[in-house]
Amino acid sequence: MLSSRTLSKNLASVVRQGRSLARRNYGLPASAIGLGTDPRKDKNIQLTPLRGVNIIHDPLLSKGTAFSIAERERLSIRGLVPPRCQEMEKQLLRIKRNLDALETPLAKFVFLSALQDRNETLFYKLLINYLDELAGIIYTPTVGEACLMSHSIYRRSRGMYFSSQDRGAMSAMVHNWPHDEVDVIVVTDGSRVLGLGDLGANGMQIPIGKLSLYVAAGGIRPRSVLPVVLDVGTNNESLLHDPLYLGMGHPRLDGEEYYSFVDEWVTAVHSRWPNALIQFEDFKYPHAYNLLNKYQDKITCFNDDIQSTSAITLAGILASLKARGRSQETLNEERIICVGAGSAGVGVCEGIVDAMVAQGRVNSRDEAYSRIWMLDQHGLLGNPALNTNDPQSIVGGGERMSKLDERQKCYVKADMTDRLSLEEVVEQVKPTVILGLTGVPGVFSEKAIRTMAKYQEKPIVFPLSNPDTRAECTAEEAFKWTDGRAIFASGSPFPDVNLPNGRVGRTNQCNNSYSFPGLGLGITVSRASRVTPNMFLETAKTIADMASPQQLKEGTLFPGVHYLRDVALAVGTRVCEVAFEEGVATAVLKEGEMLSDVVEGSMFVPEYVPLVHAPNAH
Ligand SMILES: NC(=O)C1=CN([C@@H]2O[C@H](COP(=O)(O)OP(=O)(O)OC[C@H]3O[C@@H](n4cnc5c(N)ncnc54)[C@H](OP(=O)(O)O)[C@@H]3O)[C@@H](O)[C@H]2O)C=CC1
Ligand SMILES: CC(=O)C(=O)O
Ligand SMILES: [Mg+2]
Repeated sequence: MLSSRTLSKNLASVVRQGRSLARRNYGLPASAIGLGTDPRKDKNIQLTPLRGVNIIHDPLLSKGTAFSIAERERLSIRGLVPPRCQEMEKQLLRIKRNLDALETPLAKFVFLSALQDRNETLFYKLLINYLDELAGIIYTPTVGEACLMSHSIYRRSRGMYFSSQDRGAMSAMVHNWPHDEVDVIVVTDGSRVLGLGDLGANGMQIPIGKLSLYVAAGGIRPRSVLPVVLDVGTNNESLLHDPLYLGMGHPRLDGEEYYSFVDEWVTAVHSRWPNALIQFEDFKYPHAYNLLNKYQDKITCFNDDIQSTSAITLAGILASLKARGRSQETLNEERIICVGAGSAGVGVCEGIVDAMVAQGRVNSRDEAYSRIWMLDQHGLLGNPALNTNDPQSIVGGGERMSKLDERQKCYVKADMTDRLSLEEVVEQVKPTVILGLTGVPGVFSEKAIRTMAKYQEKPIVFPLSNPDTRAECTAEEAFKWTDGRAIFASGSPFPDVNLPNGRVGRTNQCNNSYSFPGLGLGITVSRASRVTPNMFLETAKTIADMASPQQLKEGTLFPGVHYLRDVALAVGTRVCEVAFEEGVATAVLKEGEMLSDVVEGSMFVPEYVPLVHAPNAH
């Protein structure tokens, strides 16, 4: 049993420890934690059954030009690579120069994918070294463009596809994957890719990008991640008619057919990798919620858009309270407008409600719901019976109400007219916070934001939709319309804004990339059997406390993207603690082992290790 003494709660020290990671070599794989030392997993060497060109062409083993002379001899690759051994620093120099010479983000994306397919160690070294510059290429916003173009830029397969033609075969297919150890699976059905809609099998770039961050920031090992697309067809007409499209050319399965398809897949992966964490990603509403409800108590899984988005958004609001000189305990006094009533909007608001309830300053869950005003594409979720001047609207509103599900109905305001426009709601509610989770650019109108700024000294403006072309407003607009007073966070990165008064309007990226890598790290290291609501709440609280008072004063809410690895270590440690506290951890810690050390020690660090040929290794 883990004693509370061994649980490090000092986040500052966790962050400091994170910085020391760069000095480390490979850590123990997470699966070996507490299970004794496995000689096959000596962190100083890597055994491989491969030799010759098979090593050179294996992205997990290849070192390109960096194989030592002794290794070339041992592995039968003498003469198969240029004669000079070049260490990683030189390789990085060459790669970075080539990358910098490329003009468009998409060209950089293709270049980086090719590097990942050749040499993952070098890819991750580059990614970690230049995380703030490259996250925007392998992740949002450029990954959005890559999804749109995926069938045109396709070079080589990565991950696994399970399609409608694979029904009945999935339990056999999972054994086609070459690795026995899989720690994290990110799966999408491509039905709502960022704010770009249904992109079918093109959505594969999303799990790949998420898992690249799992490795670079969360320290999960590259060989134990698995990106997956469930190709149940697409309703995207232009893809259906595109001869280059690589997915199934039929409309989406739905209803019982859809759910039994997903069930076959879940059963298959769970039977091969029972401990793997499954992250559901970019599933359309209400499938996203239905799948989460179906599986969250059965396997180790969570929905990124619903739950980890909620963690980072709550972190942003809590940090903004501090930035406004208020206690985080006053969350219940906020007035929050959420534009968007889908997976992310409802998920984020549920997280806020959970936090208000946990703080104990509301008398009921209903009181917490009353602090949040939600809009969908028709406007406010209000009371159709109050639309007295417009009988049409009463009927339409009634229809809409009947389509809302139980989760959405919690936010309906009985005392306000249904379908009020955003501008009207802002005028009536005088919100402190406005969240955008619609995937629709321009939804935060100038009038709405200016009205909000009339009543708030520091309006909290979070256009969270991705990619940047789908943001509800730009950073420049937010600062312009609030005379530079906004505290701004967006889903995709926006540059800081130079204000007319000479000050700088600081932008923040409020994206689940701040939460899921650490969640995955903590869940993996603790071998948590379930993902619990508290893990998300604690993730939010951990991140909310990471910015310094000076940063908060300037409007910075989170450490920059460059520090995603430090954030993941702090979150991972806390999530691991929660797993032990709540009794869902199945890993066994050795007596006296510090949890933060175990978490840090498990994190993958991209360095070349000597390769040794061993015919029976796997
Ligand atoms: N920053 C982050 O970390 C994350 C950001 N997101 C972003 O959130 C966005 C939404 O995702 P998700 O919730 O899954 O998508 P959904 O499709 O489930 O929900 C979209 C919601 O937006 C509403 N909407 C559409 N147009 C308008 C409009 N003009 N005015 C008001 N509401 C509108 C829809 O209303 P209706 O139901 O009436 O159609 C629906 O309720 C995406 O762009 C995604 O990139 C998602 C996850 C994480
Ligand atoms: C960030 C993310 O998960 C999304 O936009 O869907
Ligand atoms: Mg997503």
